[in-house]
Amino acid sequence: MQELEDRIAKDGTVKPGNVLKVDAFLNHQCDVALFDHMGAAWAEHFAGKPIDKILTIEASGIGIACMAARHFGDVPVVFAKKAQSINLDGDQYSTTVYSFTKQKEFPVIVSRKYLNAGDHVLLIDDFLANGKAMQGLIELCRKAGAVIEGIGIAVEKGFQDGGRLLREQGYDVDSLAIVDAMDPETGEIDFRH
Ligand SMILES: O=P(O)(O)OC[C@H]1O[C@H](OP(=O)(O)OP(=O)(O)O)[C@H](O)[C@@H]1O
Ligand SMILES: O=c1[nH]c(=O)c2nc[nH]c2[nH]1
Repeated sequence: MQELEDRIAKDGTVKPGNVLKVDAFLNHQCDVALFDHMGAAWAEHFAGKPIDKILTIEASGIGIACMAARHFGDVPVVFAKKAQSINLDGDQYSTTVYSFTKQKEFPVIVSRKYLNAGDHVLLIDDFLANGKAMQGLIELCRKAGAVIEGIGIAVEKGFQDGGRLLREQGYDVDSLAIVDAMDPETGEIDFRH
């Protein structure tokens, strides 16, 4: 998606440790017009799929998933939580994932009320790096018996393994920008086309 690539090139910065900082528009300050255009791009890619729910993971996936839902007939958006809470009553599906930016293991929890057998789910997230967050959501869907119709990602770091592993597992992964290489010294960012 040219608009997203242009924005990354303009406002993104490359940090040591394979970190692309895009918090000016994607995962701290949020450009909702851009989110809206991203939702439209996923709707075009996944047109014809019987998607009736969007599943994401807190925190950064939530805003993107909510804007995307407007392009999928206002389907419900469910986000997996990364901490237990007294608000999480009743039965839950849970697993654990290692957080790339927080560098520690988190529980990933969704209430059984909001993820059901026979749901046709689109998974959405802001970043795909090693794929841990997505593998966690896939595990929750497997436990619930939900059908995964596809995976929509804003920024995939193609030099990390997550995207390759998901595609090898047969998932339709639509990443709107794929970074093939980035250099913290020069700030240069190369996109896959
Ligand atoms: O493919 P992966 O290696 O799993 O990396 C991608 C995940 O990392 C980030 O989550 P993180 O927990 O770092 O931050 P967040 O709470 O801001 O979403 C991002 O939002 C993705 O969920
Ligand atoms: O802001 C972010 N930059 C990244 O490079 C990244 N990788 C996973 N999650 C990420 N979030």
